[in-house]
Amino acid sequence: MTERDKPVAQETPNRDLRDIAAIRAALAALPGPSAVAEAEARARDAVLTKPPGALGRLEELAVWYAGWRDDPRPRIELPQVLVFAGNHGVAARGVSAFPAEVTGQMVANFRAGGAAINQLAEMAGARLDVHALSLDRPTADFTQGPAMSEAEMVEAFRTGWSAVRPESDLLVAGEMGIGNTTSAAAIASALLGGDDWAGAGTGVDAAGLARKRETIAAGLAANPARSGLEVLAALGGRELAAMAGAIAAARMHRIPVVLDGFICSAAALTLWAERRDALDHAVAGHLSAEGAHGRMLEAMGKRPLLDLGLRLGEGSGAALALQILRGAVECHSGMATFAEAGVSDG
Ligand SMILES: O=C(O)c1ccc[n+]([C@@H]2O[C@H](COP(=O)([O-])O)[C@@H](O)[C@H]2O)c1
Ligand SMILES: Cc1cc2nc[nH]c2cc1C
Repeated sequence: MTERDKPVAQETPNRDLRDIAAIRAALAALPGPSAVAEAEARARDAVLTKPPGALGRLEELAVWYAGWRDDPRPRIELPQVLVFAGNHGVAARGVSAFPAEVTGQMVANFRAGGAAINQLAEMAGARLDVHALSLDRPTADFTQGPAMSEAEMVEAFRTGWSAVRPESDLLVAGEMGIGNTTSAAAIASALLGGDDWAGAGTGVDAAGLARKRETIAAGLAANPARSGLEVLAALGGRELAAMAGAIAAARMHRIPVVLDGFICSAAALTLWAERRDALDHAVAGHLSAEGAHGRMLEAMGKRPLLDLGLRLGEGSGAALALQILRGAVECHSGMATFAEAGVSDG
């Protein structure tokens, strides 16, 4: 970051995030991109050795990244992948193809290096940090009342907020939580309306899908729709609240974010519902195979970078998309200009 264009916003320490009102105040104080760095990056893009626009969407991605980093010629050198894990009360309602124990078992697998995200993070040269959030204390069954109290949601949000390393230059937010596509679909329904947000998740059969739909309908009836953060507490899970906290904290540190699939996007949606520009520092990494993901991204005005039929979570699609973004930034910052290379500019 250069001295000429330091963010004016104050950083909010974790200890100040006492309740939803304090989180809201922190969201209101988040910085925007640097218009100066953006303009300088756009000017540089115009003189690079390529026909104007020939790098397509990579060009806008590079300018966007430059603006958020406040650096017209940035690099992606210290990417961070965060995986948050949580257990869900609604998992006991038969809404997943897998038992709830798999959440903890997969955390052990992440720590041993055996999951897909371990391979993809390593390939991307990214640091991977795994946070298991009170796995022995699943959230409450949201068909009976809120999944989390305000205090529980805030605690998880703060964990995510503090998990972001300020020196990172890109963040991938990922998750693991059996039952969490039910939670994500319920959040989408509460914030965007409609009752068609449930999908196959880990691969439920028709009966499982029917149970999922019933669970979501009962959850909405038991938890009248409110603001984004209130919906996050009522229908979310600890890993979703932590992802929301991490996505918000990344912006405080001017770290651009690559969103992952359906659950990560639902966590992001709760911030978007609080503040329509809350995700301006985030790009959608991929389009999940979970059927309703596209509609959720459209509602937030996000166009995914990849469409590979992934439905894994763990930050996997976002870690792959990180490489596309890095391609954009490397071309932008590494290429010669027409003058430098002695190439005629037409
Ligand atoms: O990221 C996605 O779009 C995605 C789509 C379907 C399933 N998942 C993963 O599968 C788990 C949730 O699925 P389920 O069926 O238990 O609700 C959770 O651990 C997610 O990471 C993830
Ligand atoms: C095995 C397994 C791995 C996962 N990774 C993210 N969600 C998952 C769900 C299951 C079931």
